Amino acid sequence: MRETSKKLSSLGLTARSGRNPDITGLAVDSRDVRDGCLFAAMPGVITHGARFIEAALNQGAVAVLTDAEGASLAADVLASGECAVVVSQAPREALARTASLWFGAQPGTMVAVTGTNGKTSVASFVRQIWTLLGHQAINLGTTGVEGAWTAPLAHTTPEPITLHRALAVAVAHGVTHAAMEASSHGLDQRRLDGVTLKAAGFTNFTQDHLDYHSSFEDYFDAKAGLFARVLPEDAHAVIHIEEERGTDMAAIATARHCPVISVGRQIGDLHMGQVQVDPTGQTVAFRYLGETFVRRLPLIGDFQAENVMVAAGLAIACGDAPAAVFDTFESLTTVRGRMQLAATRENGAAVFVDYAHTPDAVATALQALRPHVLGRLIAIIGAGGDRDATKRPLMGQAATDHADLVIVTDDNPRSEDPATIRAAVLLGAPDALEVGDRAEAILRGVDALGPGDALLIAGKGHETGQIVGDDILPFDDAEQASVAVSALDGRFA
Ligand SMILES: CC(=O)N[C@H]1[C@@H](OP(=O)(O)OP(=O)(O)OC[C@H]2O[C@@H](n3ccc(=O)[nH]c3=O)[C@H](O)[C@@H]2O)O[C@H](CO)[C@@H](O)[C@@H]1O[C@H](C)C(=O)N[C@@H](C)C(=O)N[C@H](CCC(=O)O)C(=O)O
Ligand SMILES: Nc1ncnc2c1ncn2[C@@H]1O[C@H](COP(=O)(O)OP(=O)(O)OP(=O)(O)O)[C@@H](O)[C@H]1O
Ligand SMILES: N[C@H](CCC[C@H](N)C(=O)O)C(=O)O
Ligand SMILES: [Mg+2]
Repeated sequence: MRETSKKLSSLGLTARSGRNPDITGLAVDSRDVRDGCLFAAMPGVITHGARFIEAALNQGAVAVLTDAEGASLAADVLASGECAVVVSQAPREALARTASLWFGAQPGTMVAVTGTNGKTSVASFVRQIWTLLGHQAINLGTTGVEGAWTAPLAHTTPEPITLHRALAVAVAHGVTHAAMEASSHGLDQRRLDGVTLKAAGFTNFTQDHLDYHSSFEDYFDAKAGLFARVLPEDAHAVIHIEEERGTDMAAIATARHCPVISVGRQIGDLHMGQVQVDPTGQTVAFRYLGETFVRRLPLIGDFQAENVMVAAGLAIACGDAPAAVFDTFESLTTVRGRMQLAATRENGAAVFVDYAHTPDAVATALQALRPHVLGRLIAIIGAGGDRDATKRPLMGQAATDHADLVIVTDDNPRSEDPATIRAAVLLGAPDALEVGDRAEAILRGVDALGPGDALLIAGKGHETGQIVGDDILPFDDAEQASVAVSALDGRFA
């Protein structure tokens, strides 16, 4: 996409010197600054971006957006007055709005979904529903940009410059509808404050990310920002009302005059009646405002049906006819790495790959599989390094509570000692088998499968690499599952 030049003032920014230079690009990292750029020097978790203002100026920055702390930190460097300095009390919001104005285009129909678990699933289901209804649609999040236009993304909710560049390119490719994930980091850092939403969704609220957020309340407040701040007044909120904090979230939306479509298992504008489970899916009597729609979902797990309801609520909130939305259900496909049937042994035992990486997700995924399993349910779990350490024993406990055999292995150790992470998981799963090497753990898990058994490989879902230190080693759970099944069932000549 060609980035032309724009006056600083046309990006909604006023320099304290009154300077109004032509801006030829935006950068949030000094290393990305080019001649004529505006450098956004943001207060970070590790350091303050203002420490890199000198480097940015040396690389040709003509304007700096920062906060009072940043301006004071870089006072000496900025003293010459040659650079336009914008000091904002809310620099991250300012960056989000500036990025939105700079790139200038976003799909006319956009929704965002937040919640501890289920964001990728809901965003994908919304995109699938829209596509089946004939819209040019994408979803953006953990699995990148998918749908009518595709691109990789490094974050679940990208920082505003990356986000708005992606949205503008999508529009240039004819995309009219976009469903995005709003992570708690993304909301806290105001990454999506420049997006104009038609509706927003909430799936659930359980433990994760307590390494970043100082408390559960702080984590909730970050998520609530979607309804308290980002969602425009009068735009729809689709809320899983039966989940923890669902009613609080609905009250926040209602206080801002956002109409609420409530979703639930047993109550809500959209909820589930009778459910009939089959080996590869479920037939559900969905109830929407007094009408019943009996539809088969080719998806395993109550939680997937709940995610589909949130997705349907979002599509309805954006104007599609409810009956047409329900008619798409039978064509929905599972999201890669979410309850994905990765391999089947000759004796019929199934191997599923799932992205459960929180205590609630591990419990939910195992409980969802249970009705489909006649024999034993085996779980392979691990926890990521440099992430919430308090969730590790709770993940072990959840696996112990809901599986018959647990194997504890490595996830993405990142900078941490993998044995220390496993030890923390094992605190909650003292009877588990410990197998550090993930490929060997999968082989052992597959080997243990008898007729009627099932194996859940949790934690890495769609990921295709294992992050060890600064390296990303190729690793794909679904592929390893197939390799293990082939090796054990003698399909290798
Ligand atoms: C904790 C966190 O979210 N950090 C993100 C945040 O970094 P930060 O602002 O705290 O960075 P910092 O290191 O303190 O540096 C401060 C500033 O100096 C700048 N800088 C730094 C070095 C340099 O040479 N020049 C320079 O300009 C940085 O760009 C930054 O703006 O802003 C950066 C730029 O936008 C992000 O890359 C970075 O993501 C880090 C890498 C990360 O791992 N984030 C994860 C935890 C994350 O965001 N995950 C969520 C949730 C996933 C989920 O749903 O579970 C996601 O949405 O992906
Ligand atoms: N509605 C739900 N309730 C509980 N657990 C869920 C729900 N939806 C998904 N999960 C579990 O969470 C895992 C991750 O799902 P998904 O990727 O959709 O969540 P996410 O919120 O996007 O996660 P992330 O925080 O990594 O972006 C799934 O593999 C499943 O185990
Ligand atoms: N978006 C989540 C994904 C976690 C996936 C798990 N495999 C891990 O590495 O912890 C995070 O960054 O916390
Ligand atoms: Mg996600």
